[in-house]
This record gives sequence, C-alpha cells and structure tokens, in this order.
Amino acid sequence: MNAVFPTPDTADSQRLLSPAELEAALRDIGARRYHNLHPFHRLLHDGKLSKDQVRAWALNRYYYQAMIPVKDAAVLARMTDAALRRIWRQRIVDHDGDHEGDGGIERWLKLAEGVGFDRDYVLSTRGILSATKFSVEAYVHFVTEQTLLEAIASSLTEMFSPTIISERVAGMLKNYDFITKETLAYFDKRLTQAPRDADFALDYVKQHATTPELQRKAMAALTFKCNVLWTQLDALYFAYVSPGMVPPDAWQPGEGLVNEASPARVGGNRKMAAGDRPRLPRGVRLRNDETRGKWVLLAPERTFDLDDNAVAVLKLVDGARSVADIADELGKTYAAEPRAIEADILVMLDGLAEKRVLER
Ligand SMILES: O=C(O)c1cc(C(=O)O)c2c(n1)C(=O)C(=O)c1cc(C(=O)O)[nH]c1-2
Repeated sequence: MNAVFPTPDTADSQRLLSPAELEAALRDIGARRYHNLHPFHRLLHDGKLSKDQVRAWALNRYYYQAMIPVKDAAVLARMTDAALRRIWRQRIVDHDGDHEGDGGIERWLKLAEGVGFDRDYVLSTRGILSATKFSVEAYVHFVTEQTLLEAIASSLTEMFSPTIISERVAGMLKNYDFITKETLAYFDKRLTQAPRDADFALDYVKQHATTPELQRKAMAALTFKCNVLWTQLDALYFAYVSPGMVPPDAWQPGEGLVNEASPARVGGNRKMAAGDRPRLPRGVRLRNDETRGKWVLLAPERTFDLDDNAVAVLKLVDGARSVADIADELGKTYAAEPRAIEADILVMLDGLAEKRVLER
C-alpha cells in the first residue's frame, strides 16, 4: 500500500508539515500498521479461536495492562511542568484505581478470571510469553530513553483503539458463549478514557513537533509503538495458533485455571437453568456502597461492581425463587416478555457463578 504522507524514511520527509498534515501522516501510520490488522485479532474478533486461545490472549495482555502505569510513571518522571504532570497522572489513576478493587488492572484481572484463570496465577505473570514481556518492556524503555515528545507520541496508538475495542466487544459477545458483558467490562471505560488521552497527546505532538526532524521522530515513535502491539500478537499467534510452538516456560492449556470441577464451584460445569434456585454463597453479600453510589457484590477479599440489570436480578435472588420466577417478576416490573429476559438473566447468573459469587 502506498503512503499518502511521508513516513519517517522517505526523502520527502525533509519538509515541515502543517499540524493538519502531521495528524494525517500519523493517522496514515495507524491505518497501515495498527494491530486491528493483525491476523490474531481477526481470529479473536470473528469467533475463530478456541477458549484456550482466548485464554492465552487474556493472560498475555495482562502483562501489557500491568505495565502501562509503570510506563506512564516513567513518562511522568520526564515532565518538568506540573500542569502537564497533573494531566498525565490521571492515566495512572485510571489503571491503578483509587482504592483496592478499582481500576483498569483490576478490571483486566476480572476479564482473566472470567475466562477461567486463577487470579493469583495471572498476578504471578509466570506463564506469560517471554516475547510478550520483551515487547512490553521495550515500550517502557523507549519512554525512558527517548525524548518526552517521542514518549508522548508513542501513546498515540490510542487514537485508533476505540474502533478496535467496539469491534472486539461486539464480536466476542456474539461469537463466544463463554464471554459475558461483565467479563469485558474493562473495555467500557476505555471507550471514554482513550479518546480523552489521545486528543491530549495529539495536541501536544502537533504543538511541539515544530521541525521536520521532530515530526519524523514523532512518526517513528508511533511506528515503534504499533510494532510493540503487533509483536505481542505475533508471539501469541506463533505459540498458540500456528505453528503452535509454546516455549517451555509459558502457559499450557489447563494450567493456572480455577479447578472447574472443584467442590468450591457448586454445581460443577453445568450452566444455570430456568428451574434452578440461585442463592448467594456464604460470605457473599449484596451491598449498596453509598460513598460510591453503586450496588456491589461483596465477597471475601473481592468486590464486584454491578450494573442496574444485575442489581434488579440479585435483589430477587434468595435461594427460593427459581430463575423463571425471577424472570416473571422482572417481566411484570419492566413490562417485558419474561421468557425473553430469562435468557439474559441466565447468562448474567452464569457469569456470576463462574466467578463463584453465586451458587444454585
Ligand atoms: O484494546 C486495545 O486494542 C488497546 C490498545 C491500546 C493502544 O493502542 O495502545 C491501549 C489499550 N487497549 C488500553 O487498554 C490501554 O490502557 C492503553 C494504554 C496505552 C498507552 O500506550 O499508554 N495504550 C493502550
């Protein structure tokens, strides 16, 4: 494909681009190199991967998520302007949260748990591919070693992420029966955080890349970052799709999972049925967290944020009502066809049962 705008290594790149041209050149890099184009993502979104291949993706990407605040702390450390730091530090808060159980890393852990992983196994980072670690760490080193302009420009892949996130969430929900909306809750917040962050970074780069050389550096930084994302998917593809060469120390299907047949998972592997009478296990409570204005499920050492639909269902979960009874009651309250909402309720309850905060 021909580049419309000069990429870092063309002869034409000596000319100073206008801010609009620079933006177009950066977008052109994304159009040709962003990871939405990678075959692994195509398989993931189109429902062509096995549950274990989706697990490999969730596990490996945890490393990226966990290191993003380390990367942003390194960027922050380069900033001598307090006003700039005030803006950038929000990224760290978004991923680390303000308190235990909050933030993007926590939401990614929930995604990993949602596909069956044991939380402590994920946290240990033991099974993560070395190639994933190398590329994520290359990103951290890049922002430490290059100029602040390049560090900020390297985050500009986020300009392209809302499109891939929408596509991913819709595709995964449609194509995998083991994926629920709750499992993918990580991505909800990214749809507002990423555009906010990308707009700021883009304005910064347009304002500060004031010579052809600086503009080339900004473009090279974005190209580098596209490669950071791309190589992570290459590694996943090579190990878990084709030729399927899993390195000796990396995750093997079956490892690090919550034992699906363990007695802790009451009811074993069976999905919830309309006649089941769900109840909260001992130690799990539905609680209105007034300081945050949110209903949550409190479990030992864990808290689950709930959306309005989940709260309406859980208020009726008492071990006596069946799922069909709950659907009947909600059908009356919301003037909906009970059998139609029953299907959604079953999916939601299965998601909670998989996280072991519900039993039947
Ligand atoms: O789902 C995605 O495809 C995707 C892409 C990117 C990106 O383009 O770098 C980020 C994220 N997600 C993301 O969730 C995230 O927190 C994030 C931080 C950054 C960054 O470079 O600082 N990129 C991304």
